[in-house]
Amino acid sequence: MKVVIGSNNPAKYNAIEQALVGLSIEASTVRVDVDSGVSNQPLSDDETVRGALQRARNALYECDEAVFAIGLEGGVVIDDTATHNVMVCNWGALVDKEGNEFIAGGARIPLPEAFRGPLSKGIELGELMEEYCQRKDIRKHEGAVGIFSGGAITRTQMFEHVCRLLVGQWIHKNKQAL
Ligand SMILES: O=P(O)(O)OP(=O)(O)OP(=O)(O)OC[C@H]1O[C@@H](n2cnc3c(O)ncnc32)[C@H](O)[C@@H]1O
Ligand SMILES: [Mg+2]
Repeated sequence: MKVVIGSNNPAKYNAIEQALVGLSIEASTVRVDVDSGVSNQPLSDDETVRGALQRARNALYECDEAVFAIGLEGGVVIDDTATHNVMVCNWGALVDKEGNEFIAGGARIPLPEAFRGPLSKGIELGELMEEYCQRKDIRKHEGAVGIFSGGAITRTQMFEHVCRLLVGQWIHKNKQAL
């Protein structure tokens, strides 16, 4: 079967491909760069979920033969009332050709307090991570999760977990239909 992935970021498509292998789903994947329909840097759980869903819907639209599409989106949550008020958040969505939609959330981890000002002014986390690490393309490799967990959980591993939750829900739904 065919599965379409709504990103060309290796940290995302590797996660999806590894989750499919891990769940023994034989699928060929297609990667498409699609619009998330939200800002480049989502600033709430809700905006991040909407970005993931929109990526999945747009990706499915791009590929007629696909059984389902997966969209993954990274965001930031800034909550001035919370004890730890700057967090990276991660969401995924799976949309199938029958029109079923599933979402799943990933791990979150606090970001440095110093990131709050620039994020609130519209600077993207990807850019702040490059500056923090003095290295390009953190978002395509270990990600903020990987950096601030000392490499214990990479962005790919975190998104793989999200994808297992998405595909698992799709399997559960299809079993019920049998
Ligand atoms: O090519 P796409 O699929 O868009 O991948 P992306 O890395 O830009 O990922 P998102 O659009 O989902 O993330 C929104 C923004 O948050 C940043 N971001 C989110 N999670 C991150 C992480 O773990 N490490 C670094 N940047 C991250 C990312 O660079 C973007 O600026
Ligand atoms: Mg992006």
